[in-house]
Amino acid sequence: MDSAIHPSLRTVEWKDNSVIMIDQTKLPNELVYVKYTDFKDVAEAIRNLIVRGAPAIGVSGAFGLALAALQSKATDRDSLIHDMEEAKKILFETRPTAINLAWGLERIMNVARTAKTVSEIRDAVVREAKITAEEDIQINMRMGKNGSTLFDNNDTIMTHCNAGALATVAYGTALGVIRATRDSGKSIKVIATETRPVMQGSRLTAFELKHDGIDVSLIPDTAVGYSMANGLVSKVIVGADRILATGHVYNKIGTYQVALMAKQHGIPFYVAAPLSTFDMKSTPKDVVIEQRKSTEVTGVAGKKTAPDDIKVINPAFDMTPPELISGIITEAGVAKPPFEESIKKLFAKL
Ligand SMILES: CSC[C@H]1O[C@H](OP(=O)(O)O)[C@H](O)[C@@H]1O
Repeated sequence: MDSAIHPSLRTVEWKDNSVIMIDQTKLPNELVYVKYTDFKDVAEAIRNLIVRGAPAIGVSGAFGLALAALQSKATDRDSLIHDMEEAKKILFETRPTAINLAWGLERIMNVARTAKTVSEIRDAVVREAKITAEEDIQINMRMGKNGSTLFDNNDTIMTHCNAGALATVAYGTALGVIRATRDSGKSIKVIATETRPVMQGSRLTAFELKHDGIDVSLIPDTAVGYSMANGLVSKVIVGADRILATGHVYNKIGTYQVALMAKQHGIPFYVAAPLSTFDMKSTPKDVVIEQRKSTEVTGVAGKKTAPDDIKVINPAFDMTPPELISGIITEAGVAKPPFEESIKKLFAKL
């Protein structure tokens, strides 16, 4: 029996000056809500993947910084701004690759800097953090609609990791496109990779799609090539944690392998992400790939599966180059190669 908590609920929200999250470290039938009143606990929740997924951690960072403003003992504007800058550093260093976290934090700081008094700052940052959450849902719905035009009746769509409702405030990015495609009346199936080592695919994506009544099959990450070589996959869609102006996409580890395999088999490979995931300034050498703890690889569900003291390489993300990508779906439209021009055009629409 899956949890009474389900993906059409909000993954993260503000309630009574607290941040409420679905604890995504649990299995589907164990999902629980957690409540935070201290921004440092929000930071640890982001670091430990209680909340995960680029848009969701962006909104969580915004909520965390709003909490810090309420917690500060400052009695004047400049001291409160200083306390918020210190809190921003703690929240920012939790996960370096997903640019949405930096975006969410800076958006709150910008609002705080324009306010004149302590109480105005506090009111303004809570209001702005709530707006980022509401906007995320609307953006996902628009993105879903834009992306659904790329998928056809009877498609079998592979996805990797979880870019669903649980990776955003609600509805999802890649899974939002899948939901919108299904809701447009097309009959589709999904193949979800389990996504080792943290298993966002089996624990979260399979759970979300099964809950929504979408035909989903779960495969080990090692069966991506087999699935494509045997004609089981017609298209691929994934989310993203950072996209450069050149179309270089940073996403969950293993995405690059899926994209390479798709290219080999002539299968269209799409990325779905809000404009807040784009980093128009950095080049690939600037991007920090988050390295995570070895215990994620040396065991499963608390049971050791590797020898003691074994060396581990555990990057959380990899980079997929633009030449492997068929299109990037956003709320402003779909960017197609050559991406430098088409991505610029998306931003020009704003
Ligand atoms: C729309 S979610 C984007 C992205 O975030 C996930 O990473 P994590 O679960 O480590 O936060 C994954 O890369 C998703 O594709």
